[in-house]
Amino acid sequence: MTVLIEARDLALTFGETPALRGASLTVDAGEVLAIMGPSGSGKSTLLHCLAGILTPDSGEVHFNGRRIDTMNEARRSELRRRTFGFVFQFGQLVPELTAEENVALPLLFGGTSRAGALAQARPWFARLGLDGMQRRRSGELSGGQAQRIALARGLVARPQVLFADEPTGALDSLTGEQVMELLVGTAREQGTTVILVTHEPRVAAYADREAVVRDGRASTFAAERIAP
Ligand SMILES: Nc1ncnc2c1ncn2[C@@H]1O[C@H](COP(=O)(O)OP(=O)(O)OP(=O)(O)O)[C@@H](O)[C@H]1O
Repeated sequence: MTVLIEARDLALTFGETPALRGASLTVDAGEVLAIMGPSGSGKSTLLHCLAGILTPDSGEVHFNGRRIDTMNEARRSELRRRTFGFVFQFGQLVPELTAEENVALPLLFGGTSRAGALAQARPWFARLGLDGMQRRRSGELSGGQAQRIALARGLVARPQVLFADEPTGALDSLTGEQVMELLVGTAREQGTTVILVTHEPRVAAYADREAVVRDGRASTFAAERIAP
């Protein structure tokens, strides 16, 4: 297995609150990794450091052999745009845009023409069981539909890594499982590495490995194989 992302001894404090205290983790290329742990233990903070959104106070983050925590913001932002995809708990679709424009956004940001981006966005609707929803705006979609559109947006540019923070947190358990099946199925098809934060064991069960963040003040991250 090739290590794609490595976090070494990350520490990050918000004001008086230590969110990370010596977090280390490796993520292999192509794997699906679930980050678990109690509320407030530092899961989202860790995810944001791995994705180059937050800069740790100390420690190192390496992606594909390159250190990213010391890159300037312009380079990190380019890395995020070109190489990473994101899905959050509440899909965060842009309400003024149609569903297909939302899916096309990462391509538009990457410089693809509007027509080209929409042409690449459209096949995702059939693939995710969303045919007929292309022109709807987020107010006209159910939570599960909106989250599948957010998932298409996260994957449309074929990112090397998909970062997902509680991607099923706002969904009922059946809809959540459907979204997870699509997320993991599509990511595996594309060879996209997935790092997902969840507090639900049923969601983590879709992952190849589980990393447990215990208490923001603790210093260890234990990763255990839950599937061979
Ligand atoms: N921007 C911020 N400003 C101040 N404190 C923050 C900020 N972000 C996170 N924290 C604090 O850092 C700690 C870790 O937060 P984090 O969101 O990483 O935890 P989490 O494990 O993802 O929690 P949850 O499961 O509830 O989402 C918490 O005590 C939180 O209150």
